[in-house]
Amino acid sequence: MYKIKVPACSSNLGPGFDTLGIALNLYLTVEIGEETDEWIVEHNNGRYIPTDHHNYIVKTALSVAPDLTPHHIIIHSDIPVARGLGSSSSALVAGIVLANLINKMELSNEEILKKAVAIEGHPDNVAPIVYGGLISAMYFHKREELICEKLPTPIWNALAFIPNRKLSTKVSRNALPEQIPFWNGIRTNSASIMLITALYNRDYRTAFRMMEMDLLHEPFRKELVPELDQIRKIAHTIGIHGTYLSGSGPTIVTYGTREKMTKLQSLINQDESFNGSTRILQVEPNGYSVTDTEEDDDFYFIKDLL
Ligand SMILES: Nc1ncnc2c1ncn2[C@@H]1O[C@H](COP(=O)(O)OP(=O)(O)O)[C@@H](O)[C@H]1O
Ligand SMILES: N[C@@H](CCOP(=O)(O)O)C(=O)O
Repeated sequence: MYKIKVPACSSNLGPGFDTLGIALNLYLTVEIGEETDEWIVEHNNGRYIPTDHHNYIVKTALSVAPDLTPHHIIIHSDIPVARGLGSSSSALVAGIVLANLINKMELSNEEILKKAVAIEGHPDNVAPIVYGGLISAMYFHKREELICEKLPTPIWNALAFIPNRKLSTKVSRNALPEQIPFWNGIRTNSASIMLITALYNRDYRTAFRMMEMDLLHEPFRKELVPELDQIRKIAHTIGIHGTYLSGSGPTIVTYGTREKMTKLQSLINQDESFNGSTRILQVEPNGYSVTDTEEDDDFYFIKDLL
């Protein structure tokens, strides 16, 4: 029996809209059970996620391999749904890997990623799920070309504030404007270049400041997630920078040392105006993995291939 394990992803990191993403240590797992007449999906994601062939993971697998034999699969996910932590991307990658395994398609990671991006549309939250760590990725739809670069994996702690409400990526993208002022484009462009340069130089002080300088998407999504400014403000009072809207929200992520994240966590937890939960997370350096549970040994583990 095989088990697929896929990490969560937090994308954008402020000005890296639709380009930058980082894998975090929350996971979705899919255990592949016996062959069945119809797809049977057991999961812990609540009653709105289908338990048959309508399940997104199965639908994705069937879109990659339409002749796939139905199986009994057991899904367990710690990645909250529609919160901006890449639950749909993790399900998408899991679905492609499921098809790859059952039909022995021998898809490479690059092929898995390309298929995922062609379905998902933006590469920033699928590339880290395939390769792990911090990734910068760009996709040219017309010629189906994908460019992907792995940055040095930072050893940060992350504090995630996860609101008790969902925000679908579609709704959050609908809040974005058709155009933005030219100077706001320049400011965001400068911030994203500075962010990448600082990440390479491991100048995290500068990198964290740059994460708060986006003018492309956050200003338009703030109305949907007022907690972004509130958490930034609280973090600044204790000298913490590096807070941004995770993916399309509503989760808010801040980076720093464990000590600082614990301090910020207790301030947020004490504040009764926040309706949500906090989690301290770490960066996951590896992408998805597949284990043969009968052998209880990794037979196929994806390392940094970039
Ligand atoms: N474990 C899962 N199994 C099946 N479908 C899932 C799972 N997790 C997420 N999804 C699908 O992804 C949708 C949420 O996607 P999206 O709005 O992009 O939010 P997120 O930011 O969490 O990716 C869900 O409504 C569901 O259709
Ligand atoms: N770059 C996208 C990322 C969406 O990520 P998700 O985890 O919210 O699905 C965006 O900002 O819309």
